[in-house]
Amino acid sequence: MIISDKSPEKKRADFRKALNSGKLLQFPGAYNPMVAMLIQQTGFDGVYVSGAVMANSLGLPDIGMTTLTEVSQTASGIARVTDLPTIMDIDTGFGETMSVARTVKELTYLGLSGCHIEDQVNPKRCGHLDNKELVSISAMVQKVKAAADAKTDPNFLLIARTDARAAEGLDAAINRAKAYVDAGADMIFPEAMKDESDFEAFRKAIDVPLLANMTEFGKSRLLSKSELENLGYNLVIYPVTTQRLAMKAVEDGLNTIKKVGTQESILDNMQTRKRLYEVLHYEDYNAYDSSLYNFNL
Ligand SMILES: C[C@](O)(C(=O)O)[C@H](CC(=O)O)C(=O)O
Ligand SMILES: [Mg+2]
Repeated sequence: MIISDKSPEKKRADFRKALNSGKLLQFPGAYNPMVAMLIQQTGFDGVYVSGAVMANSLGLPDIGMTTLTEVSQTASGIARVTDLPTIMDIDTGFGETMSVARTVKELTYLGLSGCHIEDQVNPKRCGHLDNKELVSISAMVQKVKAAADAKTDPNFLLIARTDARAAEGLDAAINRAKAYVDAGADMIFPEAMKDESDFEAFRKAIDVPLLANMTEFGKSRLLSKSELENLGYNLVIYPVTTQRLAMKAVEDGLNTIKKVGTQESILDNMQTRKRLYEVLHYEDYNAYDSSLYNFNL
């Protein structure tokens, strides 16, 4: 109730164990804390907090305009309601090396279990768009090293993302990933893979765990859990999925009310009051409140 009883240290330690199990971990994106509760109740392994979704929720495109204060508040609000590990997108790190170090320290303190940092220049773009520009390998290596050195919990998972596939080709992307591992990255996120052979090439070349991004309407085909498992991937994110589902339902619903004048015909598309209260454990709050009220010295 209220916040998870599980400490951030324990969440991170259990996350590391799960990663070492060899099983593919599935992390859907949560656009708010209640979605994180649903993700846990549905039986997923962890929660992802997307940079795109946090920007979109503020009415902004995903071009690096959000601040560390905004996203760390949002992500920690999500992380604290679930027993699952929460990993988040820190775009290009919210500044240069020293600021990247600060970002990692703040997120660890706020209860996150890991984050990914990418090698694009700021302003950045969605990884699945064309014409991305990258910083030099050495500039990104410095950021990764700063992030690794800033860890206050060795189990905080530092994920380095490379956006180099489109701009520089597969071999260059793999070379960058290797340099990021040498600089202290615990996991690699190869962004915008063209096909399965790209995913495979990364798996062959890289010794640390790998993250697959199954975002819709992007450059990569939507691979299933078993396909990704067979490719040897360790974690998959569905970053924007819950936001896309909700936004379509919201837009359709608004159109119906505007056209028909009542929401009667779309009640089946809605979470009922009963279901809402179940998700939030409303009954437990009633019980807690009456136990406090009835407490006698
Ligand atoms: C993973 C990602 O960085 C995100 O912010 O969620 C995006 C997702 C998207 O825009 O579909 C990305 O792949 O760049
Ligand atoms: Mg992003």
